[in-house]
Amino acid sequence: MAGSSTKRYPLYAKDYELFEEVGEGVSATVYRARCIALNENVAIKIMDLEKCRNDMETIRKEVHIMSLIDHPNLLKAHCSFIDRNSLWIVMPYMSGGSCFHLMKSVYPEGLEQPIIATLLREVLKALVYLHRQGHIHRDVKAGNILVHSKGVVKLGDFGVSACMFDSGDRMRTRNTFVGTPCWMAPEVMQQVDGYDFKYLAHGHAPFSKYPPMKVLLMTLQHAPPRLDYDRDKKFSKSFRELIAACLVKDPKKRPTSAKLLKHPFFKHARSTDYLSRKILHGLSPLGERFKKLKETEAELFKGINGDKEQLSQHEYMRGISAWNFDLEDLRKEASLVSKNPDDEMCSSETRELNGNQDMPKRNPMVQRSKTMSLEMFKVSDKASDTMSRSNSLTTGAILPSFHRKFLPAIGYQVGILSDESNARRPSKGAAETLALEETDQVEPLADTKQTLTVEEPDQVEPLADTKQMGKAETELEKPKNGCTVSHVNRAASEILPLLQSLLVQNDIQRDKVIRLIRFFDRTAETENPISNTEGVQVCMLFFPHCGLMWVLSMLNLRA
Ligand SMILES: Nc1ncnc2c1ncn2[C@@H]1O[C@H](COP(=O)(O)OP(=O)(O)OP(=O)(O)O)[C@@H](O)[C@H]1O
Repeated sequence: MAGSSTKRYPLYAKDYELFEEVGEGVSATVYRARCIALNENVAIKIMDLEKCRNDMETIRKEVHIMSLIDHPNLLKAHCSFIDRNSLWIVMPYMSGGSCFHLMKSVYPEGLEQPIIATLLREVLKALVYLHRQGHIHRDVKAGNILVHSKGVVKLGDFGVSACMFDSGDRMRTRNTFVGTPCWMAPEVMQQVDGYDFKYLAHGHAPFSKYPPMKVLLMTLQHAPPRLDYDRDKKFSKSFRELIAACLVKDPKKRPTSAKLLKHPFFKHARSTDYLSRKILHGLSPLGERFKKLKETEAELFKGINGDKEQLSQHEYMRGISAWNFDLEDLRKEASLVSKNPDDEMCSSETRELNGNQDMPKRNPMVQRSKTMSLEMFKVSDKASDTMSRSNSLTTGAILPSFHRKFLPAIGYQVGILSDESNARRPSKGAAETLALEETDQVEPLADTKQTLTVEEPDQVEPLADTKQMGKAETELEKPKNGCTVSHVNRAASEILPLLQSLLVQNDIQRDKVIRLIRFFDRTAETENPISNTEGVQVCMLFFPHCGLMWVLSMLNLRA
C-alpha cells in the first residue's frame, strides 16, 4: 500500500520502534510506535495472520479502504506491510484513545451534551463522506471513534465495512452479518434472526449484560427505546428527538447521516478544541490508561476461565466486535434439510463430528443445549410474524427460506427441551411442515443424536424421544437411498440449533462449525441466490442504519 501523504512511510518493521500497547481488538493489537526515519509518533495495528479470524479478503479490504479514504474524520492508514506472520498497519496515533476507553476509564458517568454533539458531528461527517464514496462502515461504535489530543475525531476500523456497489462475489459481503451485536440496527440482525431493544443500557452497550445470542433474539418484540427515563431529563428536547428519529425501527424512516447533520441537536456542538480542553486535558498517557483498564478487566473477569458464554460476554463488554457471521453460510446451514447430501460425505462428516479427536472432551455444543436458558431461543409467534413482515420489507426474497427452515428448527428444539409432553408429542409444527414440503428432496443423514449421546453420556440432554417422534412421522417418511425424511429432520432439528449455539460461543468451536457448514454447504445448492437488486436493497438499508449505530454510540457516550 502506498503512503497516504507526500511523506513516505517505510515498509519494514525495523524502521519502527514499538512502544506500549494502546489498544486491543478481536483480531489485532495496537501499539504506540515511532517511525524512526520521520521521527513521528504513529500507531501500529498488528494482526497475527495465523490467528486472525478474518479471511484474507476481509483483511485486504480493510487495508485497501484505509488507504483510499481521504477525509479528516476517517482514520487513514499511512502504509501497511507484512512482517513474518503479521500484518502491520501504520496509522496516525490518536493519543486520546477511543471514546469507549475514555468512557470506561475516565467518564463512567457519561459525557456532557455539547461533547456528545461535537463528537457525533465529526463522526457523521465521516459517515456522509463514506456513504458518498459508496462505502458503509457497519461497525460504528464508541470503540471505533478515536480522539486525538488536539480534539480531532476520527472513525476507524474498516474491518467489516462494505462497498455499496459491489457485485458478484463481493455482494455477499453486504449480506454478511458483521459488526458488534450491541450496536446493530434491527434490520442487520434480522438477516439472521430476531432483535429487540428492550431497554438501553447506560454506560455500556444495550444488552451487553446478555450473552450474544440473547442480544440477537431479544429483538423486534418491543418498541424502540427512547430517552424518557427520569435520569434522561438532563438531555435537551432536540437530543431526545434525535434519538427517537434514529431509533425508528423501519430503516426507511430513519434519517440519513447527511440529514442528521442538519438536526437542531448539533447547535450544541462546539469546536474540536473544546473537546480537547474538556475531555482530554490532564489525562494520563493513553498507554497507562489502557493498562489500568486491562488490569481492572482482568480482575473483573478472573473467575471466568474456560466458560465460553462468559468469555464471549467478556469480549462483548470490552466493546469489541466478536462476531463475523456470514448470512450466506447460515442460510446454507438452514437449507441443508432440503438438499441432497452425499451419503459418503455425510457419514464421514458425522464420524468427524462424533469421533474426531479434536473434539473437546466437554463439548460445549452439547453442554450448551443443557444449560442455556430456553428463553434465549424462544421466538414468539408475534415476533416471528414481525420478523417475516420486516424481512419482506427489508430483504425481499432473500430470507424466507431461512425463516421457513431455521426458525422452525429452533422452535422444535425449544419444544423438545422445554416441555416434556411436547417432547413426546411431535407437534404439527414447523419441522413436520418442512418435512412435508421437502420430502422428495431429502437425502440421508446419519443419526447424529445417537452418536452424540454415546460420546457424551453424562452431558447430553436427550433431545427428544425419537421413537415417539418417528411414530408420528412415519407417514411423512419416504425412504430414499436408505434414509428418510424424518431421519434428516430429526438430525436437522438437533444439529441446527446446536450449530447455532456453537456459533454463539464462537472462536474455539467456530472452525469446527464452519467445517460442518461447509460440508452441508457442499452438498447443497444455494437456494434463492441473492440477486443484485436484493443485494443493493439490503445494502441500502445499511445506509441509514449507520445513523442508528451512531446514536447507540452516543447513548453509550452519555451513559
Ligand atoms: N490509531 C490509533 N491510535 C490509538 N489507539 C488506537 C488506534 N487504532 C486503534 N486504537 C485502539 O485499539 C483498539 C482496537 O483497534 P481496532 O478496533 O482497529 O482493532 P480490531 O481488532 O479491529 O477491533 P474490533 O474488531 O473489536 O473493533 C481500538 O478500540 C482503540 O482503542
